[in-house]
Amino acid sequence: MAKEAGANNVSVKPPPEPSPLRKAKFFKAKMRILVTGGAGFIGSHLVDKLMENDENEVIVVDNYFTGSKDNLKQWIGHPRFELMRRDVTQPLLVEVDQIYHLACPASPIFYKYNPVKTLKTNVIGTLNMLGLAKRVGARILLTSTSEVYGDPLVHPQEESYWGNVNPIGVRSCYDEGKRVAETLMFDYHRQHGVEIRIARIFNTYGPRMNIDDGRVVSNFIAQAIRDEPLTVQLPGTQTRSFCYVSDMVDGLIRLMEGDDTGPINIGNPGEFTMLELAEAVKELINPEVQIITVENTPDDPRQRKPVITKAKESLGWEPKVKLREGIPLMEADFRQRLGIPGKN
Ligand SMILES: NC(=O)c1ccc[n+]([C@@H]2O[C@H](COP(=O)([O-])OP(=O)(O)OC[C@H]3O[C@@H](n4cnc5c(N)ncnc54)[C@H](O)[C@@H]3O)[C@@H](O)[C@H]2O)c1
Ligand SMILES: O=C(O)[C@H]1O[C@H](OP(=O)(O)OP(=O)(O)OC[C@H]2O[C@@H](n3ccc(=O)[nH]c3=O)[C@H](O)[C@@H]2O)[C@H](O)[C@@H](O)[C@@H]1O
Repeated sequence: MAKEAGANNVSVKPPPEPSPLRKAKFFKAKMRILVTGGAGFIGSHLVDKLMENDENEVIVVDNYFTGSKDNLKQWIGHPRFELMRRDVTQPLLVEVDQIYHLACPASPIFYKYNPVKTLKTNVIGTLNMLGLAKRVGARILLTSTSEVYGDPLVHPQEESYWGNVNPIGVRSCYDEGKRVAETLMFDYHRQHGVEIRIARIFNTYGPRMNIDDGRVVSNFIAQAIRDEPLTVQLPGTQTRSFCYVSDMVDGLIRLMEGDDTGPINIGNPGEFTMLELAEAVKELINPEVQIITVENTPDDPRQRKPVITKAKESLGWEPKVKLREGIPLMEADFRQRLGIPGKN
């Protein structure tokens, strides 16, 4: 039956039915799930959660640009798990029911390293994953970002805000790349009836972040443990809202399983200046450590805080872990990986 799709009123065929194998009586795995970028920070925590369910098979696709096999070592060899070294800018043929599309470098240092590649990953990579979703009838979730709001002129940010993004700046490869990825998602939804979900993720932190990732929480925690000065980039009054990774994974799975296409903000509304964050890390990890100010990079957003009413109402989701609870959990992981035990 033809289906009305979205604002353009395009008549489209419904997506194909999932493979008959899914409905077979003695086939145990009910859901085959692709996680692109699954060897990265959020992706590997998501894989852990998905693998807890015996009815899920999980396929990870990653090019290891910022991710690592080490993050998935607990699953390598497991009969319900498969790891593929692939780049999402190349077409992919796999038979899956759901796609969590995370592949994209997330730390500004890494996404600015090869900006053209970052754009290709966001545009061609998302196009390829949407083509796959269309062919096999899979539901696809994109991990978009609060950076689609740019340097926001509206505070806090709700999903209806269109943002304030510099289209030609050094962050644009990521910000505009994700904005195009969101556009592609909605056009495949309206034009081809693909089932889409869009999460706008706000700054997420936790164990397994790269120690040299360059993002602020990982920098401050590694610096405090190594007894090196905490580098607050000027002016230090810029704000961010930090979400612990287990809360993030819970939100992403609820979004995938629910009925709302999004975009939905998923983040913790607790807002801190970078100076406040440095003070908290100093107090919790190393009260003797120095805090210094250093130059900032261009176009750094001055404020960022999510409105999460939609996530609460539509997904029944809100974050549980406060920043002061999450920092010690991350400290323990960083100390173990750095080989620097705590003093007590
Ligand atoms: N962590 C955050 O605060 C945050 C905030 C907003 C949005 N996000 C989004 O969430 C996703 C995951 O972020 P993360 O923090 O885990 O970052 P991450 O860098 O740890 O993970 C990204 C993963 O994608 C892989 N990858 C990159 N380019 C690829 C390509 N072309 N083909 C295949 N794999 C590729 C990397 O190797 C890595 O494993 C990203 O899409 C990011 O934009 C993260
Ligand atoms: O949540 C988001 O939507 C985005 O947030 C981050 O981007 P950003 O907030 O710039 O992340 P950081 O590099 O951690 O910077 C946060 C703030 O800390 C400051 N900072 C960073 C590093 C440092 O050593 N010191 C420091 O003060 C920066 O100037 C910035 O104001 C992520 O890296 C993006 O992938 C993600 O999409």
